[in-house]
Amino acid sequence: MGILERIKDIELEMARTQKNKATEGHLGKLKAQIAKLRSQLLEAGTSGSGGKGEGFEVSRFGHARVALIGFPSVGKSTLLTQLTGTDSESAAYEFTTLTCIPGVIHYNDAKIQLLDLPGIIEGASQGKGRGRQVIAVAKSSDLVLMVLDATKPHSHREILTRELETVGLRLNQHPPDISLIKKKTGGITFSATCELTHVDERVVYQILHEYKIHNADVLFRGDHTVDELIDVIEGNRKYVPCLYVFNKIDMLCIEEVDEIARRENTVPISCYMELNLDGLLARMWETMSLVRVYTKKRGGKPDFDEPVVLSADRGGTRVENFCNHLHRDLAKDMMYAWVWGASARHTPQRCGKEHDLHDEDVVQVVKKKKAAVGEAIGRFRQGPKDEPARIADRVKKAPLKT
Ligand SMILES: Nc1nc2c(ncn2[C@@H]2O[C@H](COP(=O)(O)OP(=O)(O)OP(=O)(O)O)[C@@H](O)[C@H]2O)c(=O)[nH]1
Ligand SMILES: [K+]
Ligand SMILES: [Mg+2]
Repeated sequence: MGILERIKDIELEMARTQKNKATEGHLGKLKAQIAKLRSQLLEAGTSGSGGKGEGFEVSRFGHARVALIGFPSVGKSTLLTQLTGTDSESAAYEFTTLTCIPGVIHYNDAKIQLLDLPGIIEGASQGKGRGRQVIAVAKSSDLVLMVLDATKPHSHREILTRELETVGLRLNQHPPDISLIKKKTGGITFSATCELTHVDERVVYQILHEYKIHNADVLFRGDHTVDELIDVIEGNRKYVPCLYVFNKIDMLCIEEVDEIARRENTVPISCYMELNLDGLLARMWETMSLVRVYTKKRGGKPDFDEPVVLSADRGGTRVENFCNHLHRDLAKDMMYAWVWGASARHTPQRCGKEHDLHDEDVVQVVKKKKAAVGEAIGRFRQGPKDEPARIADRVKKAPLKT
């Protein structure tokens, strides 16, 4: 009998068993059996033959991607179902979810892809369970929601953070401001623009030596650590913002919830009682700093239905990035843009490609040809002596001139 069938059998037996004091032990044993079988299944997924990580090849969708990471049975699937309406199986035993299940959150006119994932355990980074695959998905995300069970030891947060760190994922950290320029000759030059309290020149040399780097210019622009230097040398680290979501606060007293709510980057919620789910969405939105830009055609009203969504981390928020979202050639064809909104000094402001857009700005792109025609017509209006034939001629030539 296959593992899945054995799990199904045990589930059936659980369903048949009445829940009371006398059967508690028996039910517990059955749950443990399921959990063990499910971990076996997970192990097989990574080490066994043909373990390609079924379901993990979920393609990107929407304006941003958010991954749910956490120990088993903290309520990741329950949360996905609540926030997206996509049904992801949730149950009282561990490793209910075995693959990556995508859902979509519609928020502030943007579409955010939310990914439910199998629970990860200590040792995940060493390949336990589907840990590596799960962490790979986390690395591809714009935001990690680390879901924690508020009734369990809060040290789980640190254990999980360590697992993610081991494989190069840095949560709520900025890339270190260290510049490392490798050279062919000249030895190592080391300098810093501030006082260093964690490393000294000797340590830096030793680390570089370890990596067989003998010629390089190293500049510390911040008081960084050895680990951060190693991150820069390795070069494959991923820096992702993270919110710590403490679920099941319905099981806590108000003082405990209050204490959790005060911590940095932390959001207490209850899926059962639908507590603070709106607050969570607002924090997610804030943390991702997405910028919605509405398009406007000449003489028309802005299109407030479908914004172009830009992100400072992915692509950038300049007018040029906005153009690239609309059409491949638009940035090239653009003469200037009219911008209404928070980023404009006066409205509308005439801006170039470098202008940085803010959330909820409205942009009208004026193309080179159109601008030339407009100018020609303007000149025609000013100078009544101009003959129509000459205007037509000028319009024809105009695109070449600009
Ligand atoms: N008390 C309480 N229980 C909850 C809450 N949310 C989820 N649960 C319960 O927690 C258990 C686990 O929920 P799941 O959604 O399956 O958890 P998961 O993190 O997806 O678990 P795996 O897929 O096994 O990793 C289920 O019995 C849920 O009913 C909550 O807000 N409060
Ligand atoms: K579960
Ligand atoms: Mg689940």
